[in-house]
Amino acid sequence: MLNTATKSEAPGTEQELTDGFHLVIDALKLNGINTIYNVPGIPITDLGRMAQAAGLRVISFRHEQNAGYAAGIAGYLTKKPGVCLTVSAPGFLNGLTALAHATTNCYPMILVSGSSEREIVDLQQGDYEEMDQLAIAKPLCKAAYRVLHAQDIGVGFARAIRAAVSGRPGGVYLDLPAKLFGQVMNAEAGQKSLVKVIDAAPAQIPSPASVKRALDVLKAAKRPLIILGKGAAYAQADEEIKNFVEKSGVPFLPMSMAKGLLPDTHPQCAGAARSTVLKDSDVVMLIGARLNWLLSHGKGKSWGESPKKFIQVDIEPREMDSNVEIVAPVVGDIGSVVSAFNQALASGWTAPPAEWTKAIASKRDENVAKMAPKLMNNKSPMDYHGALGVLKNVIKDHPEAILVNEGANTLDLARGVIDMYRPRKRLDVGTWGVMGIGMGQAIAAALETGHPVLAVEGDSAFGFSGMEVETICRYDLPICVVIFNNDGIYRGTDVNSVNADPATTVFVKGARYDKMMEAFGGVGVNATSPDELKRAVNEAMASRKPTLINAVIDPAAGSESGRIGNLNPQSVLQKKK
Ligand SMILES: CC(C)(COP(=O)(O)OP(=O)(O)OC[C@H]1O[C@@H](n2cnc3c(N)ncnc32)[C@H](O)[C@@H]1OP(=O)(O)O)[C@@H](O)C(=O)NCCC(=O)NCCSC(=O)C(=O)O
Repeated sequence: MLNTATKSEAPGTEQELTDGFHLVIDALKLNGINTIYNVPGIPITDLGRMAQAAGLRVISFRHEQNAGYAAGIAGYLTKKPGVCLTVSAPGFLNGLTALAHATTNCYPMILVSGSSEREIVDLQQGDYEEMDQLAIAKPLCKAAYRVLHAQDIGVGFARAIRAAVSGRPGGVYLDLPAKLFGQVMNAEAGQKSLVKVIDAAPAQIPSPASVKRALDVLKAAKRPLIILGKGAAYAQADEEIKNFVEKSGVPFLPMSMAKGLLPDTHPQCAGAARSTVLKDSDVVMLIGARLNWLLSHGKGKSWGESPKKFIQVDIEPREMDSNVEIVAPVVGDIGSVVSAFNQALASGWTAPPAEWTKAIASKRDENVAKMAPKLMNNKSPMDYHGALGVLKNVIKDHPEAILVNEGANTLDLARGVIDMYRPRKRLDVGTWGVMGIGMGQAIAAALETGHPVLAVEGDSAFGFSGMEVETICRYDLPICVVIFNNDGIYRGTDVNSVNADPATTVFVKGARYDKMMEAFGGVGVNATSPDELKRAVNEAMASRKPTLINAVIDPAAGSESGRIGNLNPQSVLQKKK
């Protein structure tokens, strides 16, 4: 049906008309994009209203950064670009961190921002929210486009969609000057100008020679290891990956957001023997994982003395050799590559030596056994392990739930403690270690999947997106936020010995974050012991009501942001002293 904006008035020449607003909406709908993550304001307020009236889901946030993080993670979960809509200059800038985050993390996302008039901006005549947004966005995303004419809206969105999802996915910026929305054109011509993007992310089949080379190297290994990254989770090739890992018998190490691709409790999972497998492996196959800081760039102490051979599976050819030599690069989309691996394995494969798999199992069992008693402590105020022991069981009982996780200690410890059982259920700070993703990601996860969300947040991390609890309540989302409140960043015990100002890393002592949720009609709980925490989280999971639990953690618990790859910030500081 034509999305008719108005009819022309000239007698005898009556024709159906459309305009920029309607063409933007039609372009999105035509391409199956049904949700917009938005903060209203000039010049896009009416676009949001009209999109909602036209049947799109328009979710209004309190800050563009959170809307952007929501759009990015929606892209990750659905393989369709998540759309974030913002006002010009300040709103656009607020959305940019999320756009850059999406690009770094390879999430398909489109930041659509209204902008000021080109004629005035280019002459720098001081327009309302004047800014050359396209130029600013360009270095922070995969592609950036501006649409000046209504008849180009279709092509503009087609280019943005294709750029966001094809090859290595990422963020795209689309600049829509205010004047565009009011441009009127013939409705039929308008519809004809729209573009339905066919096969937006074409399969990229690996060359048979690269597949053979990779499997030959893996087969010859004495101590092989597969590392699964969030690229593997994004691929939604879950069965193929599971079959490959199981048929090959090779131990696997999941990166943080790849946890659950195969259950963390799987007998081949080496997550709890991380140091051992990095150090002692002789061949490492990376599937959708990059050798960046999270893997200490593939060299140095964490990787031990024994020489390594790396096999890498990635859709982006330039990823190969970016940090160390890749002896067997396999370029292709992960589904196609792993399916080719499986076909090759069908003609015969020998499992890795039992000596290797047994050594890993024994290290894993040792680490798990060491941790177990810590998770059962019932101290009040809680320590991290006591509280996380409770949440570990919640996810075990609700494997369909999505875990959102950010913080310093809260992130580092939850990653190890909470086992994941299904793919794409753990959403965290990703490759940049960025704080503030919490509420945006939780909201998008609840909306896009319909599953309950457990957001485990450090008190500092939560502060970056805390106002969105109002959004959670407004849309009545099944989100339970647990704030690990130890009164500060890392710890709540630092003291400033120079003057009366608080130390730089501490917050108000005994803060009650649960009251924030109550202010907007949600359920707020103050939990001072693991038992209280358990009761409150279980109630939230059962009721699906917006809930915020202020989990009171001992202010002395926690340490300075632990190991970041090879870098320990604390030891750097100590060396400087
Ligand atoms: C790069 C890393 C993956 C490396 O972490 P590591 O500590 O080396 O590894 P892991 O966390 O995976 O595991 C730690 C240890 O726990 C073991 N382990 C893992 N799982 C388990 C279970 N289930 N049971 C028992 N033991 C376990 C694992 O084998 C390791 O022990 P061993 O095998 O014995 O070694 C991580 O540092 C990371 O993701 N960092 C990102 C942090 C981040 O983004 N922070 C945001 C900064 S916050 C901020 O802004 C700021 O602080 O500033």
